Amino acid sequence: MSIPADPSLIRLDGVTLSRGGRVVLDGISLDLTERRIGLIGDNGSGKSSLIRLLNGLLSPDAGRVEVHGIDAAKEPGALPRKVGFIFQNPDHQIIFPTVIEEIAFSLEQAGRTRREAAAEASGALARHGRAHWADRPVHALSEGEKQLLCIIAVLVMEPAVLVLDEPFSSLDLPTRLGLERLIARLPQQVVLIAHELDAFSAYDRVVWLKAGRIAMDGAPEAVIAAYRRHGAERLAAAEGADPLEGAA
Ligand SMILES: Nc1ncnc2c1ncn2[C@@H]1O[C@H](COP(=O)(O)OP(=O)(O)OP(=O)(O)O)[C@@H](O)[C@H]1O
Repeated sequence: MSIPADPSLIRLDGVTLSRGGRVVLDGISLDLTERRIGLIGDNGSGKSSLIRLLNGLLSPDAGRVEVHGIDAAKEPGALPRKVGFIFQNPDHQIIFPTVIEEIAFSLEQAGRTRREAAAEASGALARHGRAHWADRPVHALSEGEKQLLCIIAVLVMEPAVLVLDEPFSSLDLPTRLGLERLIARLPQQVVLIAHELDAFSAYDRVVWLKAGRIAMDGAPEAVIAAYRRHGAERLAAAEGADPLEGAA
């Protein structure tokens, strides 16, 4: 008997991935049904690689990836519509010179006429209180404004899942808090990578990746407390290994 696909589940089953000849994800199994999921871990622990599996930017060497009923191996082309992706650097995402063109592009790709796409894009800007941005050159936007544009451009495609790869890293505190508030209100399932650990306080679940494996997975307070201890221990070990320490 085949088990029907679960429309609200992100499942990684025994996923292994190598990049540059090194194993960067090592037998990861996760069932993610919560609405707000955080992904934390040291630099190079595999976080970005993992979320790139969710929208088909990367494919596993072994194991299965399933997102809201789509088997990544069988229908890789269906994933980008299901999973919106926000990159750390908006300049890696934005390709058009004006705001309205950037938002309308994916709508046209999805079959709308130019006029329909422009009308929908204008509506999306208005819903976010940014109707006045329509003809603004993208290069005239601040980093935070560019990040918001990327989110609006992804949301017009109505993805079921939004994955965000360190979207706050170049934002000042008020801009970051505004973006966090916007993300909190979205109906989508959200998977967020961030090094700003307080961003996860209202999340349902946090997964800590360590060297391509799951170090801990559970409620944000417990996982983040353990991760902070790990950070302090790493720092202490690094300072203890400092040959200059105590030399004076
Ligand atoms: N394009 C690539 N080619 C080869 N190896 C890569 C590539 N991108 C990442 N890697 C390697 O994969 C490993 C995991 O990287 P990944 O970007 O997934 O980690 P991360 O946890 O997101 O790190 P960070 O917090 O620094 O963004 C690292 O060892 C990295 O060097």
